[in-house]
Amino acid sequence: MTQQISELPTPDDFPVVFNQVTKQFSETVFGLDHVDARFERGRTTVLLGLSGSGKSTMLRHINGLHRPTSGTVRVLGTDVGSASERELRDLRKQIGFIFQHFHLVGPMSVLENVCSGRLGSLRGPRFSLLTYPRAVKSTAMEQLERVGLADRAFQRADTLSGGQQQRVAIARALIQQPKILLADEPVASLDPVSSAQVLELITRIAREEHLTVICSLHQVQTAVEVADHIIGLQSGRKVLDRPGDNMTSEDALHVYDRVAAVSDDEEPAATGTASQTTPTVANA
Ligand SMILES: Nc1ncnc2c1ncn2[C@@H]1O[C@H](COP(=O)(O)OP(=O)(O)OP(=O)(O)O)[C@@H](O)[C@H]1O
Repeated sequence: MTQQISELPTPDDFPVVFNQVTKQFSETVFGLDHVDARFERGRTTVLLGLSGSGKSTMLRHINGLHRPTSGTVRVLGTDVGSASERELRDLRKQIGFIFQHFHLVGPMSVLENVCSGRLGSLRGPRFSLLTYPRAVKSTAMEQLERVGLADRAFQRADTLSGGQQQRVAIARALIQQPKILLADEPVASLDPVSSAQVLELITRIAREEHLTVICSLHQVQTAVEVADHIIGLQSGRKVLDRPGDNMTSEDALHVYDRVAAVSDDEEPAATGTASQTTPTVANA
């Protein structure tokens, strides 16, 4: 083997690779602008940036909801730009997604919500918990144990707290046995204690399962604490790309520098709220 070949990133080492990716939504609106990025297996990468900087656009390229205008996005070896709809469907089966608002079915039991993560691989509709195969229910219980909610399995999902609901959503994503876990502001609706629990859970599972986790956040201090790697975006351009080790929140706040420079007269955001879209240094 030549040295050159062994140095190429393989889908096994780097399941997600962006190469000069531009996403143009209109003549003047760029979601992403010539972005290069690699996401390593078993590690948690946090995307930072102001509202509108391109974090969700980046996540949506990874599960094939967007295709690049130019450049390439390779996910688990699939070129998202040229993949057929069927290839994208197969790809999505290997990608779990966690949302800010959990997206659980409130009146359904916690266990049934977790089982529903397997719907993509089962034939036909499921009308109740009884119609899921026993093996699926037992795997769902294992996942609930893992997120510390086995004792809530038969409770309605909408009777749980926000942090508990997000842990159910994580169990639902894990039952898919994904290789990649995408999380779009997964703690934006949670209090600081629940946020820390949810992020600790996600990063621990990433290491245990060798999952590639890509997570957008607005809380800078939290990002620095949990991330193995941080990518910062500003108006669709990548302005930061470095390991989280030894990184301070001041380092990470440079992601917002240019914006701060044009709004020097304005009061800086002091603390975070559930729905904020500006950066905060939580717990600082
Ligand atoms: N479907 C779309 N059509 C047109 N413009 C879009 C579309 N999706 C995103 N954009 C634009 O692309 C840019 C990046 O948006 P994106 O949603 O990726 O930002 P974000 O960093 O995820 O923001 P937030 O933190 O608020 O979720 C914004 O200017 C946005 O208005």
